[in-house]
Formats: sequence, structure tokens, C-alpha cells
Amino acid sequence: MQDHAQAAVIDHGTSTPVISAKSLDLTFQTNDGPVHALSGIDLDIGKGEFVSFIGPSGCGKTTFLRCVAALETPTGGSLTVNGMSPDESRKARAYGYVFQAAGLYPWRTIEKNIALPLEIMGYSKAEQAERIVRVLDLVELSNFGKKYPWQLSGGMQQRASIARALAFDADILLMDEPFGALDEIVRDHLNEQLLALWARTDKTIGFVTHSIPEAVYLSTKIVVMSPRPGRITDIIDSPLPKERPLDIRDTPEFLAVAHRVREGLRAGHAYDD
Ligand SMILES: Nc1ncnc2c1ncn2[C@@H]1O[C@H](COP(=O)(O)OP(=O)(O)OP(=O)(O)O)[C@@H](O)[C@H]1O
Repeated sequence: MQDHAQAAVIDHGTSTPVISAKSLDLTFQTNDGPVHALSGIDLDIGKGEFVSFIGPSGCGKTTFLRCVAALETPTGGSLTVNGMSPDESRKARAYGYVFQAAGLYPWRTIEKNIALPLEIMGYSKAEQAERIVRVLDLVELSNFGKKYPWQLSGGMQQRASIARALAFDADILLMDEPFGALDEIVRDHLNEQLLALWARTDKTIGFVTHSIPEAVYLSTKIVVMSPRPGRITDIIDSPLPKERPLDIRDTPEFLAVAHRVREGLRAGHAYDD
């Protein structure tokens, strides 16, 4: 873990960005007129960074992740993922995507849920089995592969959906409010596990949240956004160390970052007045 931490610090900001947005715009045309979901987004995300997107409802957090995943098409500016267009990256299986709801099929066991996208992609049975064992281990669900989703707690189901997203071994993990529906204790535990997983795998993570403590606890970089038009109001490179016990949240350094995030959110709201 320590080696990873040092490597990530050295890499930080110096490597070619994994995700790079320049003057990115996306305007939806609706019956009520244009909706400026993203406006002038400039953002570089380096390899191995953990980047949180925080801001009020409608500021474009999900839309940005969806653009990265080639699920939306920007109307202006440029966006590259691993140096390619988002569509090329999607075809190269550059990322896994975790949604707010775990979205597991109730009639399939956890193993079979993880296997489904691998089956569709034509992986052999042996390759599927090997990957399932590996990703269940990563999310600490090794003994639960034969269970059905309803036999697992909400937190465990969300870990299973993370395992499914990891099964392709993509370098990028896009997570859209994965823990938003869980209670605080479970969420704390999952936050710790996610940090440990990130340290073990060196993934680049884009993470949407509404929670200031969650964003500060998890991230190397926090992107603060505001709505109408959806834009970035602050980008904070976290000064916190990579090793983060939960009680780091009581330290002055943590509280200072949280304060800056809150100020950024407040500035965004003032714009609407
Ligand atoms: N397909 C669509 N068609 C029209 N408008 C859309 C579409 N998708 C998103 N929007 C609008 O774009 C804006 C940004 O939406 P987005 O879902 O990205 O916000 P968000 O920050 O993720 O919000 P939340 O925190 O509620 O999930 C909103 O005003 C939303 O209504």
C-alpha cells in the first residue's frame, strides 16, 4: 500500500491525463428550451487519481461521467479518454461503470451476475471463472458468489456491483453515487474498503457524490460544480495523505478541505440569486 502511495504521489500531475476535457459543453434541447448541462468544463485527470464530483442536483455530475462513458455526446469542446475518443475507449473497454442502484438481476446468483457481461463479450467459461474469483476477492465477497442478491445486505449488493464493474479489468472506474442510498455506518465501511481496493489496484476513479465528508475522505482531487449552466467552480487537489483512517475526518487538514468544498458550493449557489 505504501509503495503505491509513493508512486501515486510522484506520478501526480506529471503523467499524461487519462481523462482530459477542454471547454466541454453539452446542451440538451428540450421542449422547455435548451438545458446547459455542461458549460466550459476544463479538467485533466491523471492515472491513479481518485476524483470526486460534488455539487447540487442538476449541476452536470452524471452528465460528465456519461460523456466519459460515451453515453452522451458533447455539443462542444473536446474530451479524450486514454488519449482516444470516448467511443473508441468504450469499445476498448477502458472503464467499468457503477450505478447508484446495484442493478443486480434477482434471478441470478452473484457469480452469474458478474458473469453476464463477460458472457456477452464472449469470454470462455474458464476465463469467466478466473475473473469472478479475482473480483469477488477484491470486494471481499469470496464466500457469497453462490448467493442471490436478496440474500445480501444493501452494502454487499453494492460491492457485488463494483465487482461486476471490475470484471473487465478496466483501468478506469466510473461510480455514480454508488453509496448514496446506504446508511452512514455502512457507507463509512464501504468508503474504507473502496480506498483499500483503489490502493491495491491503482485504478483511476471518477466518483459522484452529494456528501462533503465522503468526497474529502476518498479523493485526491475534488471537483466542485454548480448548476445552470453546469460548470466547475473549484478544483481542489487534496493535501491529505493516501493512508486515511476514518478518524482523519477529525483532523484540521481534513476540516480545511471540507471548508473549501463548502465555500465552493456556496459560491455556486450565490450565482443563482
Ligand atoms: N437526456 C436529457 N435530456 C434533457 N435534459 C437532461 C438530460 N439528462 C440530463 N438533463 C439535464 O441536465 C442537467 C444536468 O443533469 P445531471 O443528471 O448531469 O445532474 P447531476 O448533477 O448529476 O444531478 P443529480 O445530483 O440530481 O444526479 C439537469 O438540468 C438535467 O435535468
